[in-house]
Amino acid sequence: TQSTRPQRLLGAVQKNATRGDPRSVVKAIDEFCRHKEWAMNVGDEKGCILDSVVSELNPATVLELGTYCGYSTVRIASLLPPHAKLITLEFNPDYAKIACQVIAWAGLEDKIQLVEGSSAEWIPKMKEHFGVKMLDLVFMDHWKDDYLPDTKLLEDCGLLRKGSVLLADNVICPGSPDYLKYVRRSPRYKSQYFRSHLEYTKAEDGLEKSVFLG
Ligand SMILES: O=C(NC/C=C/[C@H]1OC[C@H](O)[C@@H]1O)c1cc([N+](=O)[O-])cc(O)c1O
Ligand SMILES: [Mg+2]
Repeated sequence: TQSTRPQRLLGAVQKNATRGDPRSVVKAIDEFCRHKEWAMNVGDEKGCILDSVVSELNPATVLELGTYCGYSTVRIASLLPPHAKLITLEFNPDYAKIACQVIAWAGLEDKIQLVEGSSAEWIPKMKEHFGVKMLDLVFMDHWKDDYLPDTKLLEDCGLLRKGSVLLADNVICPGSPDYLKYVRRSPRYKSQYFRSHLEYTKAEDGLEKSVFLG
């Protein structure tokens, strides 16, 4: 039977990356996506912006919405301090199965909790189910139409504190116009656009960093 693109991406990691070495996993995926098959990872260019936001924030609790194959999951977790935790939500079971193996290859299982399900179902359970008090960073990379409703849900569930950061991928391509308008107009956020390119292409895209003001 035919393999899927995520399965071929995992194969490239297992062939070219060193077990327990997150940077080699990131590099193997970028090489595969640049030279073999495009895939919707945040990629190396936007990934550097992601790295700088994570390093500057030094977050204790991170929520990622949209795991896909675990590229940004590994990228973020490799920069977290010792006792920090990253919870990543993925709706698609096939993607979740691949991401789990990519995370294991990077040796980051202890820092990452991969949850299969929808953000609408799991965001309200963050506190009681994961013992999460507040989120220091939310990386949004799931369905673009869900960025805005999920942001409102995060607010309503009391998961954001003064200084919490929302970092959204693809605000230009594929785009999330309603989300962008909301965070840029709302007095409750200080928003900043980091211009870049759609992963592995020359098309414009960027990350929007929005600090919750409480
Ligand atoms: O849809 C995108 N991401 C959302 C992923 C959605 C899928 O993963 C979660 C859910 O199971 C769905 O099947 C996306 C799309 C492009 N793109 O160029 O089409 C580029 C990106 O960086 C993206 O994150
Ligand atoms: Mg994306």
